[in-house]
Amino acid sequence: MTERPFVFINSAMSADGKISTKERKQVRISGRKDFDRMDSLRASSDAIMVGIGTVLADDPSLTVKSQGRKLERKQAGLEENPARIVVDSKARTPLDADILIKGEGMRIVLVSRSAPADRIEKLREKATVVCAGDDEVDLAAAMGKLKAMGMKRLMVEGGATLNWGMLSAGLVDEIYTFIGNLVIGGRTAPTFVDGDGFPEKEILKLDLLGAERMDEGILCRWKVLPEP
Ligand SMILES: NC(=O)C1=CN([C@@H]2O[C@H](COP(=O)(O)OP(=O)(O)OC[C@H]3O[C@@H](n4cnc5c(N)ncnc54)[C@H](OP(=O)(O)O)[C@@H]3O)[C@@H](O)[C@H]2O)C=CC1
Ligand SMILES: Nc1nc(O)c(N)c(N[C@@H]2O[C@H](COP(=O)(O)O)[C@@H](O)[C@H]2O)n1
Repeated sequence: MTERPFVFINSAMSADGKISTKERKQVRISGRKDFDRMDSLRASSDAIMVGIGTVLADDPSLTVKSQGRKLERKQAGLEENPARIVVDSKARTPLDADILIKGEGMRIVLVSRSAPADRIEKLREKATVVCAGDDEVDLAAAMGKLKAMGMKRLMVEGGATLNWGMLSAGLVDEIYTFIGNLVIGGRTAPTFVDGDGFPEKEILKLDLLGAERMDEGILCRWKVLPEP
């Protein structure tokens, strides 16, 4: 088996399991404490990864927000922000995306061999481009490459399709789900995990490591159990 980083997903969902609206518009689901917990997880990671769908919908910066945590990273000889990674088969990441321009730290765009050469060339001016897979990013191969680059602890921040890609490939160790006090609704609104879904016999099982009331919702921490 290829070596890979320790991988965890962090996601905020409504009480009905949605992570944004039917228009894929970002919603504030977490409260102050949960955003701070997320920031602490970011600061403790070597890299933070999102799908291109999230970059195009939300334009996140994925930076560490707390000055104290940024300072602690600096004092430990690290850059203020962990490496920020976009899973982007066709190299569609906009050159002015916040992830590429805000804050210090390494940027990595994971592309596939189907990405146009001119787009790769442009992205190379702002990020390290790593290729894995033919039509879409081969996530298992990508994890091996990230490990070889020194990434030991990887935080995945969605969205729904990338969460499916990582979970269905057996590449996730733990999951944090914050469930907020909202009902978003809508059959087209993304849920925590979309994609094709597991056949009944292969449904993924989790072990509940902890649960606590936070803000106006609940935070659960899960361990992903290996397939029987
Ligand atoms: N509440 C929360 O915690 C969060 C909510 N969100 C929400 O999620 C939504 C975005 O989710 P979604 O649209 O599903 O997009 P994603 O961010 O999950 O990105 C999915 C895209 O990644 C690319 N990709 C490349 N290779 C793979 C692979 N092997 N497996 C999976 N994906 C791959 C594909 O695009 P391509 O083929 O072009 O490479 C795919 O369409 C937004 O509405 C955002 O607001 C996002 C993050 C957190
Ligand atoms: N944990 C969490 N709670 C929410 O309520 C959210 N809407 C999100 N969204 C994620 O945060 C990203 C924004 O990051 P920056 O502030 O730009 O650093 C967004 O893209 C989602 O990944 N998360």
